[in-house]
Amino acid sequence: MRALIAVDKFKGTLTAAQVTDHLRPALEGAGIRVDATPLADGGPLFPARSSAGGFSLHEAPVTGPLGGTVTARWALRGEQAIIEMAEASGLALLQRQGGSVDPASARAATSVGTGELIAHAVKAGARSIVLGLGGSATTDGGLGMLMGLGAVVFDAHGQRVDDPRGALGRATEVDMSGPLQLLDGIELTVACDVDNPLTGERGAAAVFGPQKGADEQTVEELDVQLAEFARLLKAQDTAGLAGAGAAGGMGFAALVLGAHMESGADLVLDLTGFDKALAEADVVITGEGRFDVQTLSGKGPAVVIDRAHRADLPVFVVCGSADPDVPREGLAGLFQLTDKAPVEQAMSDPGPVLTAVAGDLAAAVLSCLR
Ligand SMILES: Nc1ncnc2c1ncn2[C@@H]1O[C@H](COP(=O)(O)OP(=O)(O)O)[C@@H](O)[C@H]1O
Ligand SMILES: O=C(O)[C@@H](CO)OP(=O)(O)O
Repeated sequence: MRALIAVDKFKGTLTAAQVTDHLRPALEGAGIRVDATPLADGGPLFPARSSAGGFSLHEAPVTGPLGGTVTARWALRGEQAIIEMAEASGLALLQRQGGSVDPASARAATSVGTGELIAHAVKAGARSIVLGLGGSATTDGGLGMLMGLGAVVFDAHGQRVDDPRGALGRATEVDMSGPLQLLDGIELTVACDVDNPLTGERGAAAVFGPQKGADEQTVEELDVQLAEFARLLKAQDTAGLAGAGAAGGMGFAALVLGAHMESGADLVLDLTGFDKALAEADVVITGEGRFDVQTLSGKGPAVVIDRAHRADLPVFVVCGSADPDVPREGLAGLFQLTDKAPVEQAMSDPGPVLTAVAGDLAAAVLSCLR
């Protein structure tokens, strides 16, 4: 009897690996063999998790979101590279560097390091590049990334803009020949799980700007700059596409470079050989911190549930808490920490609560497979 665990983190309380580690003993104690596979949606740590699929991890020095040098990890398997924009231009990275998250940093933060990282992978021999978006510090429309790939930017006075910080507000002309030449013949795939357009009410600045420090006025300014940038590149149609607003508009810049967009969750499962592990499993366990409507809109656990169903396998969900309105048909069972303990306790000391849930889960798995 084999169970395949593919859980996401319980944000703020347990990493995916910790959730797996708490579930494993009870299942193994009940005589169930446990396999575990990483689950991510293109967000932070995407390359590290993808090392499960035979990738080797590499590091490169690149420019951080507010300048300086940061060490970014990336992964390579043959000629395929995995790059995580948050490794070079992430919000967590900015905070780790001691940067404050405020309107000034929301305007200045640049994705140039991500472009440098892509250029680095190309020089190392990558011919196919998967770029994971999300967790970014930036709202620069991916202009920094383009500069990191060799784009040349000019301001209204015809002066060259060399500093990528805040370049979006100064750019009136962008020479794209550098990036287009560098990426000629290279397949670029964007792993992305948000479907926001570049601008407007659901755009990069309005929806994700505040978490990067933007106040109301900064959101408005950035939104205008992003719209202007799309006009500059004669790519207004591209700006309206789903995912163009991911990672501060890096989705847009990637699309302009000819990238195709895929679901991050699907991509990670493919890269890590999920279907092979599924073929050997009798039951699947997935979950995340909050099982809600967002989960079902293409996030990692939803993709796992879908694939398990297609393979005709029972699937259990383990979560911190679940939205009672989310449909549960088709699930073999749903276990929430808040069924075992008050939410405060489940959040402040989740380990023992999850261990108790694991006991119930193991019993349910056994009876489901009998
Ligand atoms: N140990 C826990 N017990 C109960 N609820 C939790 C626990 N850990 C996380 N959560 C809930 O999950 C939420 C985070 O949702 P999650 O699905 O992990 O991330 P996201 O949806 O942002 O990817 C938290 O705000 C909290 O409501
Ligand atoms: O980086 C961002 O702007 C957003 C959307 O892509 O990421 P997250 O969903 O991780 O906040």
